[in-house]
Amino acid sequence: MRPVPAPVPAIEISSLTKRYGPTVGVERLDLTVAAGEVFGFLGPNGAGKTTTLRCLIGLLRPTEGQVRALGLDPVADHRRLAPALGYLPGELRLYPELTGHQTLRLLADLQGAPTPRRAELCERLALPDSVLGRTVREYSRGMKQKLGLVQALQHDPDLVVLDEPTEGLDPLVQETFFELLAEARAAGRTVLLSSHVLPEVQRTCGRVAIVRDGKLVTVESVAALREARARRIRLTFADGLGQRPLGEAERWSPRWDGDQVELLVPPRRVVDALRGLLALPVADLAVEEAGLEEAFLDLYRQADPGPPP
Ligand SMILES: Nc1ncnc2c1ncn2[C@@H]1O[C@H](COP(=O)(O)OP(=O)(O)OP(=O)(O)O)[C@@H](O)[C@H]1O
Repeated sequence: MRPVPAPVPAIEISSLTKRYGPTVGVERLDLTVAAGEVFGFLGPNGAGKTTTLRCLIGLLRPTEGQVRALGLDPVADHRRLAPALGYLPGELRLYPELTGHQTLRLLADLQGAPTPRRAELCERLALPDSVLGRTVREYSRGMKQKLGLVQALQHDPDLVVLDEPTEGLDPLVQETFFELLAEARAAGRTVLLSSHVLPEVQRTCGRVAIVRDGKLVTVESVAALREARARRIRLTFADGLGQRPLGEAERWSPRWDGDQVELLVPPRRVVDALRGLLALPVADLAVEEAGLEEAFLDLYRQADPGPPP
């Protein structure tokens, strides 16, 4: 019998610390993900994403703190959790001498659940019998990744944990993957997805957590990040005089290119900025939202203590 996800949060991590000897993987990390969320987990290399995911699925035992997946302890209750959990590791290790079919069957045995979605997923991810009958040794990287996705979803789990899922997938397969995520969301499944690919997170996730140096920097909705992102003001001067002082607007680090200048201004300061700038002989003007990427990079930087004074 499957554990019932509601009303407990699908993921509940409190004060999680994982040390590898002297190395800190994550430190006092708190995170709650409600059932039905598609949640992004972002952070630079070595930030602690994989460590957190491995603690969540019971592959690693926390040094301190508590982790609950679907209300269960991932280590102590592993057998009860396995049928309701799908996991795609970042570095997928498969037995090279097994065929694709054999691999999926073996992993289903470990999941301890029937696999109602296997055939449909293989078809949608373009893994025909001619491929599944071959040994994994002969698979390309993308084929292995597709097999990884099939095994993570084949038993239609309530909680899906994906570590860099689109690595190695071609754009067509990525589209299929995004469709699968949208369907998972519509069906009320919970997805935790770690990624470096910001547009992917923007497209698929409702909320994101950003980690850095083993610590949680922020948890935000993607909509809030979008709203908070800077506006890019682009001005063109037509007098051929090039770079000139911009008065008050100098604070927004103008970047010059001939007679054109760009400034990144916080959303609530745009009107102020324009008031000063339009006193200058401006020939053309554009204001647009800066990319979400810039909003994320800002958050990465906020967490960076920078060089010592
Ligand atoms: N098995 C291990 N033994 C020792 N240190 C480890 C081990 N696994 C991870 N670490 C360390 O823990 C920290 C967090 O690593 P982790 O793999 O969780 O980061 P990540 O955010 O997943 O990084 P990436 O984006 O590069 O995959 C790093 O400093 C890493 O060196």
